[in-house]
Amino acid sequence: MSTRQNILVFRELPADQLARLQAAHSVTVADPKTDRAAFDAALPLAQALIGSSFPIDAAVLERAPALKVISSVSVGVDNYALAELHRRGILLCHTPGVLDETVADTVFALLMATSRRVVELSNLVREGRWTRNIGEEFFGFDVHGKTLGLLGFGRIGQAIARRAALGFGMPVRYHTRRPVDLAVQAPALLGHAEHRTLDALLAESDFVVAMLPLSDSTRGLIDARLFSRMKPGAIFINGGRGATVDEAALLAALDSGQLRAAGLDVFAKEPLPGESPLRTHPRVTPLPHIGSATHETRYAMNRLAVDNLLAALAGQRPAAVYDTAAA
Ligand SMILES: NC(=O)C1=CN([C@@H]2O[C@H](COP(=O)(O)OP(=O)(O)OC[C@H]3O[C@@H](n4cnc5c(N)ncnc54)[C@H](O)[C@@H]3O)[C@@H](O)[C@H]2O)C=CC1
Ligand SMILES: O=C(O)C(=O)CO
Repeated sequence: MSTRQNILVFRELPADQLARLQAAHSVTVADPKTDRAAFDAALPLAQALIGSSFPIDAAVLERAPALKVISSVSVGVDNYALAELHRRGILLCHTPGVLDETVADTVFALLMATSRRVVELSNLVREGRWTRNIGEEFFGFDVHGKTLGLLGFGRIGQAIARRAALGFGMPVRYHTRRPVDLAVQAPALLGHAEHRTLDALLAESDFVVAMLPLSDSTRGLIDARLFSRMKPGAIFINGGRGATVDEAALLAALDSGQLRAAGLDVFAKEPLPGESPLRTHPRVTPLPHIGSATHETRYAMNRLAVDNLLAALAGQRPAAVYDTAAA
């Protein structure tokens, strides 16, 4: 690619990272969620896009004939029309790795909050309802020593497994198509994590944690059948993508008592609609998709996304390219 390129920034970037782009290229900032007209106006000349949380679908690509590269400020790539990007030869970069530990912390916060009823009991204090010693009706469920089942044993899944196994003495079970060679890929988990078939994992786990990407193979994967296979009284946590879960089936599993509780950072529709029963269900701890939302990690994601984009525009191989051919 030649020297100054047209970059369309479709989500706010830290000022210093925006300045890095502006120093070398012509930059338009237009968030389609707040100024769709400006975004649409910039698309036809855009050679590069950087941002997140907005679907870059086939219709958007159709209006961006000059586009060569997209740099997503996210590790998940479900907002992008992957096959269409591949067909058009558009490079897709993302931000794996820099958010693993932070997202794993968030998932663990949900594990602790659901099992020890942290939000519910904190509200009891705040609302002046703590009038006597807490009795059995408010007791929780131990985390340490319990079995953790992971659906999604990639970068973030393994960071969750390390916390569980090494910090909380939890046996870890994971489900992947083929067992992972722990000695090579996750040596810290050797002797702590074991592969299981899906049904065996569900039957054995006190906590089932989903840390799956959203794809054709995972959309709606966690359905009524899977909830019915879980250990009665299990806790379900979703830190991956909302649409991997059938939310009606999740509610039914909570209401029947099959599930003790659920901790959810992600939902099929975000922001969670006001009328969703998941918003106020007494045994659901909902979070507003904050897995990676710390100052340090969001900054690292933005910096990596800008690094990726600048490398691509300089004709170099970016650090984190997503393989759209495999999609
Ligand atoms: N809540 C949040 O704020 C965040 C959510 N995420 C979500 O978490 C996802 C995972 O991120 P990483 O761990 O970095 O990805 P990764 O690519 O390292 O791991 C994903 C794992 O899921 C497995 N997988 C894919 N399809 C499967 C299926 N059908 N059955 C069983 N396993 C399957 C893959 O084999 C892989 O091990 C992201 O794609 C994103 O959607 C990521 C970051 C923050
Ligand atoms: O990176 C992602 O995929 C997220 O969901 C937010 O960090």
